[in-house]
Amino acid sequence: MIGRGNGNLSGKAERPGRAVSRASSSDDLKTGLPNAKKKVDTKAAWREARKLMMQHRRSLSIGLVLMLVSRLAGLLLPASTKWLIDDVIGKNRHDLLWPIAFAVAGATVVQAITGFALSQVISVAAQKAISDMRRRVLNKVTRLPVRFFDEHQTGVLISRVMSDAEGIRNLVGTGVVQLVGGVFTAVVALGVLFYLNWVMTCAILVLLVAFGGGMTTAFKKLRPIFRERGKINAEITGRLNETLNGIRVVKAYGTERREQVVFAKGVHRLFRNIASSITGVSATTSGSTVVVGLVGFVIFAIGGPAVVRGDMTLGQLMSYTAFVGILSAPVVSIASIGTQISEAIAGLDRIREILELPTEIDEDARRDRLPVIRGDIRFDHVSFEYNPGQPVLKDVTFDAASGSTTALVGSSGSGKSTLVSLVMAFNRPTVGRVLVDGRDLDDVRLVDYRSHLGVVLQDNFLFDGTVAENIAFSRPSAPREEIEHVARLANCDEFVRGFPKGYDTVVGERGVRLSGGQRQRIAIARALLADPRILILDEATSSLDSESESLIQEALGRLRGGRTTFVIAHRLSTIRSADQILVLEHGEIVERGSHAELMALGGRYRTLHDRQYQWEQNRFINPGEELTAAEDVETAKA
Ligand SMILES: Nc1ncnc2c1ncn2[C@@H]1O[C@H](COP(=O)(O)OP(=O)(O)OP(=O)(O)O)[C@@H](O)[C@H]1O
Repeated sequence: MIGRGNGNLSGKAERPGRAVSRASSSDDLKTGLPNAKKKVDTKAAWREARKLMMQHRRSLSIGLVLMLVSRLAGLLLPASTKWLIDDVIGKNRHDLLWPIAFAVAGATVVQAITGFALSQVISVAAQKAISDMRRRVLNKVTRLPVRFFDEHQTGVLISRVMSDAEGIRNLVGTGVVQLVGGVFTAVVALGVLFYLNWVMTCAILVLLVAFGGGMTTAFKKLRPIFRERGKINAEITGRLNETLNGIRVVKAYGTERREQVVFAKGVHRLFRNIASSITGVSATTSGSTVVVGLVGFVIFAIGGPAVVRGDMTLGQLMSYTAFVGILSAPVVSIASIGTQISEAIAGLDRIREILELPTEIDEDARRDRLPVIRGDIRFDHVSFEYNPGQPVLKDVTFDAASGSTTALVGSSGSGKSTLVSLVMAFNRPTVGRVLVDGRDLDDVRLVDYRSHLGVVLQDNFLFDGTVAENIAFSRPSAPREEIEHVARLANCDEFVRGFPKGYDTVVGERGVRLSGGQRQRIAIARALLADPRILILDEATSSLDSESESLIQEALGRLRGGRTTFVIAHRLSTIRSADQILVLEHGEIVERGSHAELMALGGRYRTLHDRQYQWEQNRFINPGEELTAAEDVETAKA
């Protein structure tokens, strides 16, 4: 992905304007989340959860049936206690002993089988749901506008896709089924308990209702902690991702220690968060133990005298005790399952925030198709602001005819990259229109328009694959001959063949195993293969040795041929051959024309040119880059 949010891996100095927009502004971990301070929107999250459950209703229904059979089978053992004591032992009905024993054994086998089948069905469904959700979130994320990536840490987004999606396991998986199963068992057990002794059961019910109230309060308190945990996790991952990506810069400035401290602070926050939730979770678990104890006390206090009075048989009391055991197990597990479900809901809420964001192509449906273009671009009184009230481009109007080259020059921060981002439809004009072949870019499908774009930037992003895969990135189905053909045109072929594995050489993350010049030529080959109508070039400011320089210029010359090209220009050769030069200052076009015209005009362009060309033969250094240039001169003198 091409965007400013990508950290500089190369370890080389960044251009000043870019450094500003890329640098993370503080040492503190940033949220990078939409509505980070908001509380969990349980209602909306439940809506999502219900949608998920509906999608997986088949496996959930099978799971529930299996669960009910399993639980019913589990009730036979406590029920049989009464018959064993009152009938087999009390009334000497020895003929009933074996049938009861076999029934209990059979029920246990049924319980084991249904339990096994249950986890098979439900766990597979849960994993499927996780994969689906991950896919859904990523599909959404990749369709979000470039602006979104400028504002959010990569790691935070990774965490949304991977960790938060994992949590939904508890909603479509064992969590929710166990919860339902637990409630079912509890209700049946309660019915039996009422039948056996309603007074004692009323007392127990009071205890359980009080416990239920306590649990609700506890979960209300725990939910924000879980939400916060997801946030902290995402922030730590985000920062870690930046640190590791920028490891060369970290090492070059010796800031390892500072990074360690930032990380340590992050993990400590995570630790505090987990510790506080552990307190809450164990408090609820202990609470349930206390309730079970109190229930035992009630049985002693009310059940004992009832047997003595003859209101209950001994078998009934034993059965009652066993049913209370059956009741207490789900009550305890409801506590931990509730915690898991709370966590899942918090994760789902964070995912929902992303899923609800409008994507770039949401509006494509109402837009016109754009299968072929000539490539005429027109800026019609375009103004643009990143932040309200701070115009970055002001009333920019120009025409770039199909096949022509427009060179952009101007001070650092004058708006060159912003102008180009509007050509790529990464940003939309605040005022005015950008037209392609006379049609407003706002009215044509983005997907179609972007298929006509090609880019070669300073920081060309290569993926950790082979050279061939990187060239074919723009058209994965391209045959090898075509890949090699464009590689020859881009002057890559020779150095690629020099590698032992040729085109199958792995370039490393972001192409670290290649030199800057080699990366650039691969990017040119990639653009050639895409065969775009509109080309964006961001020429490198750093000087390459004259041989690679001329190889790159030659390759770029071939690439530009016949395409509408916008180039943030630093090479005199590019500027001279451009059809028009736009000189930008503070977001305004202050001069325009060909090199000869602008030189003759004797204005801003001439000043820039004369000031820099007295000592630089080839490079056009935009103001703000003088320091590097001056250093170059010093080096040259030395
Ligand atoms: N994502 C952004 N959010 C807010 N402001 C931005 C963003 N990107 C750039 N800017 C601001 O817009 C202005 C123009 O920046 P831009 O990158 O277009 O200039 P430039 O001419 O390309 O500079 P350079 O040659 O140094 O790259 C600068 O003041 C910059 O701080």
